[in-house]
Amino acid sequence: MTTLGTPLSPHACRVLLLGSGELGKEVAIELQRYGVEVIAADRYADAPAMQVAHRSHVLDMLDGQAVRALIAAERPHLIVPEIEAIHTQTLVELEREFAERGTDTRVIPTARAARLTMDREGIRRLAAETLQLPTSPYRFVDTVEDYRAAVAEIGLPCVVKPVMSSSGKGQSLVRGTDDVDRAWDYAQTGGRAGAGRVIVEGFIDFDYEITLLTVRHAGGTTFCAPIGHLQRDGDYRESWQPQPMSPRALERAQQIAHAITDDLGGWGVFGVELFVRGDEVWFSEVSPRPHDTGLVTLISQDLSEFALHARAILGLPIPAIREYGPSASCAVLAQGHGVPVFSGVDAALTQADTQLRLFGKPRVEGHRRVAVTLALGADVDAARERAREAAAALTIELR
Ligand SMILES: Nc1ncnc2c1ncn2[C@@H]1O[C@H](COP(=O)(O)OP(=O)(O)OP(=O)(O)O)[C@@H](O)[C@H]1O
Ligand SMILES: NCC(=O)N[C@@H]1O[C@H](COP(=O)([O-])[O-])[C@@H](O)[C@H]1O
Ligand SMILES: [Mg+2]
Repeated sequence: MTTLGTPLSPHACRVLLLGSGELGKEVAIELQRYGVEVIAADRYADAPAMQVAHRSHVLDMLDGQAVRALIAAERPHLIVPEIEAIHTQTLVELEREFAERGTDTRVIPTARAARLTMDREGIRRLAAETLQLPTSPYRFVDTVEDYRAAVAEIGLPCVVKPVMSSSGKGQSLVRGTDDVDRAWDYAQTGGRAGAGRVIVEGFIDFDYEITLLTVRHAGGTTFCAPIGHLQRDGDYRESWQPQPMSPRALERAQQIAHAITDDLGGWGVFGVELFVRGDEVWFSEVSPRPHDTGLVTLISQDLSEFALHARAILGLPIPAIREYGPSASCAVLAQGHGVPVFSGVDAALTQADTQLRLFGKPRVEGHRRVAVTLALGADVDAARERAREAAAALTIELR
């Protein structure tokens, strides 16, 4: 690896972010603190991470040739996927070529991890079939006929999702027979990569769900305290830390997280999503990168998940993670069309121990997460309430 501290020089450590949203923005800021040369890429201009990077590129990241050309031009030391929707087969090929040529470029955490998690089928088959981890029952289908048969087999209620999607895009909860065809149509139109294969999952009636942030770094594997979260329409609205858990459930959650992240390998933060009922734990999915529900760590820990990702991928030590106490985050969504214009930022910050991030997304078409509020509290409920109040104090006009 090259040296840290002198970007824009022949000695620079160059990191290419493939995806430049709000999560990548915080990773870019953390990398900047080590004097890393940060190059941000996404499908549109002025994405959040681009605004804090040394330079940026706009490209279709599902186009393998475009991804290959970008990497050839920038010659990054680390390639850091920030979203799922990337031509990950190209990353797999490039990783092999780098190894053959002895080039010291690495894909974070590994190209295989990026490939398996870009598609719900890859990661689900690995978790359920290879590693034998408990998951919801599931079927993958390509046609509406097979889909209807799968729904009949799995039973109602069930959850329907495009294999390539995130933040709940294209996802439906099918409660009754009236919802079946609508869920298929939405899965075909609402995903992040167009129509195609769909997963039908049995509905898990969990008590609560968590993200277990798991950091693989030079010194081993470290877990953050479990993050509880609330999702609506498959998209996160609130998260809090720590989520109270029984010792058995926590132990089980850590075992599952260890198994899946050890198999995926490499260095970096993983967001392991789990459903919990009593002492029972199910694996749902994993992000081989910081997780949106982990935004709460911007206030709850001395090293946020973004700081941890930066340290881990650079091969730096993580001797301890200090927790500041019960904390919460509340996602701020804008609805409509136009350029977001914020007011009430002062009102949102009147309470002590409250923070805010405005992502700087250039436009909203439909609905889009544009900010997050963060709060500490005497307990998790108080922290959640304070974060919700801060979010309610914001007004977003779309011009
Ligand atoms: N089988 C299931 N049973 C019960 N709830 C589910 C199931 N699958 C998904 N959900 C609910 O929907 C949420 C989103 O699902 P999932 O994580 O698979 O979607 P996603 O689009 O990948 O979201 P993200 O990218 O934000 O992680 C889950 O966190 C959970 O609340
Ligand atoms: N659940 C995954 C997630 O939260 N990803 C985060 O959202 C961005 C896309 O936002 P956009 O859809 O507003 O462009 C991604 O770039 C990433 O930062
Ligand atoms: Mg998820």
